[in-house]
Amino acid sequence: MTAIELEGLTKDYGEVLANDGLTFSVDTGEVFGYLGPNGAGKTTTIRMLLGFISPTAGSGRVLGHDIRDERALIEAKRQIGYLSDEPGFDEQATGNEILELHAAVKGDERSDELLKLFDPPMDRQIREYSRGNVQKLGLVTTFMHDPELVILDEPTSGLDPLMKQRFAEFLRAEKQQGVTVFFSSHILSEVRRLCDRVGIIRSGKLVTVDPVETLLNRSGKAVRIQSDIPIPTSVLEIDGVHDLETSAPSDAPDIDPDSAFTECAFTYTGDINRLLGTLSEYELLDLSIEEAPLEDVFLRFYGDENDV
Ligand SMILES: Nc1ncnc2c1ncn2[C@@H]1O[C@H](COP(=O)(O)OP(=O)(O)OP(=O)(O)O)[C@@H](O)[C@H]1O
Repeated sequence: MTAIELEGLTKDYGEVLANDGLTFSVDTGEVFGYLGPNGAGKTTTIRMLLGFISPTAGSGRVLGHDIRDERALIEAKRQIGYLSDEPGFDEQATGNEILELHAAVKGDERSDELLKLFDPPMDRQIREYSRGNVQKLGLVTTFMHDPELVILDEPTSGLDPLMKQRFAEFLRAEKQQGVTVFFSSHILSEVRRLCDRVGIIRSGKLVTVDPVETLLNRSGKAVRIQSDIPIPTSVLEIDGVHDLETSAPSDAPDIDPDSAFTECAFTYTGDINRLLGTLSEYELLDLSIEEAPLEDVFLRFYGDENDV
């Protein structure tokens, strides 16, 4: 079954075409990452899916309900959890009061369990909350009525690394229970850990929808190598090495960095074991292999912004 369906969904703000004919769907039980740089149009899509703003053109269905049908959407929202990118809780209220309000509106099946997990300071007023605490309370209110679909707009923003990890584990367990998750992010590594499929949006247009493995295979790694003894550059003439930059120490003018290097950086899209096998013959000072930045992924595989 399909949890979310978009057909040519468009939002034109006049000055900005924030969503331009978006067509894709999210299956029931799937964790779908909605990935794009700042201003790409992610929040606009989410706000249309929830009926907060109306589309200029196109249509959409959430849990089978038409997003332009206000009454149908109210019905659907009993089964939906939503976390805004800026949860706007009443500043004067305490965490407990916010929780009571949400419980009265949509029910409370599991706040005890969620409070243990995310632990926001419930006795304090929201105006005393840090950004991270607002986010933790937001997670509790999003999941407390045990929704079958959750729509999360940048859910980890403000969370510290430990809490991010806890949230990732929680989301995996929710998936095991059959919950459908649609979440936006501009962080590739976050999407990589959690999602089945990823939709990429840029400048309002859907660039691609791919299984997460496809995206990762295409995105590559940022590799940096340092060595005391010059390494022949020809060693890196293997499949998957791109944008190689090499340098030799400034106090060794006889070494041509085109033929040997003591430092280098490149993007690698090949088999990581092959690279490590090649490098194992050399004594390295340092080696770092990191996720390629999202902007590099866009540039490498989806062309310049003006091409879209
Ligand atoms: N109410 C509005 N009126 C006019 N333009 C808007 C409005 N809301 C958003 N925009 C513009 O629409 C574009 C998409 O914004 P949106 O907030 O959907 O992007 P986003 O991908 O969620 O960005 P971020 O990751 O920074 O939250 C941006 O250029 C933004 O400035």
